[in-house]
Amino acid sequence: MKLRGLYAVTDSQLLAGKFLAYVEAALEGGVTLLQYRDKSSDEARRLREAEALRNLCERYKTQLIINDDAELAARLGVGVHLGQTDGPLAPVRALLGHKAIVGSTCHASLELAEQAVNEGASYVAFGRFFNSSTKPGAPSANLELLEQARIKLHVPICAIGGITLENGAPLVAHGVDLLAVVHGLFGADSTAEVTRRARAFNDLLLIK
Ligand SMILES: Cc1ncc(COP(=O)(O)OP(=O)(O)O)c(N)n1
Ligand SMILES: Cc1ncsc1CCOP(=O)(O)O
Ligand SMILES: [Mg+2]
Repeated sequence: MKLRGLYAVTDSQLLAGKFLAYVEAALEGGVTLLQYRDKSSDEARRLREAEALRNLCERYKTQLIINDDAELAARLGVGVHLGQTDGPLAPVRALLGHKAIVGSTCHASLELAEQAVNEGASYVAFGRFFNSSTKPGAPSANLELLEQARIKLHVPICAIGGITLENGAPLVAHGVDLLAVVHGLFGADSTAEVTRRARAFNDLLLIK
């Protein structure tokens, strides 16, 4: 199955008090991948929230990805996203099996992306493309990189970092398959607005 569409990424601070309601609103609008991104070390809460997300994702036929934590992903039987400091990819691919989705952060580097593909990545993520209040210090990437990546790589390409409905179209035009979004999706005043934004992101990607 070709991965293409909106990649919703959760944020524990932004979604405090409205976590499941806002996630479900996004799923209602159409989400291809949902990433549980929680940087805390509260293992019990992380397990509880990840299980709740897995149940929601099953209902909406969305694939759940756990950020950083391959063991939690293995425990739940879902995918994982690993950054450059989150440990090597190959053993995680072996742990989760060949069908699992394993994503890799490649910042603005084609070399890192080629290495990730060789180690078994299902998709590669570049960014940040714009200013991000969620991760302001993330290294920046540009549109030219995407053109080279499209030629060289044969896995889905994900873009992340400050993506909104207003600035996402050029990324899609330059070959991005997955738009990974926190604020541009969940930084909304109501569940209805989250659903509207999810649908509009799918329109950008020409997904019905
Ligand atoms: C889809 C996607 N792309 C990039 C990242 C960033 O991963 P990482 O560099 O490990 O940073 P943290 O998110 O762990 O702070 C991501 N999570 N998802
Ligand atoms: C996790 C991550 N990695 C690079 S930018 C970023 C944050 C994305 O969040 P936002 O869509 O709010 O900029
Ligand atoms: Mg990480």
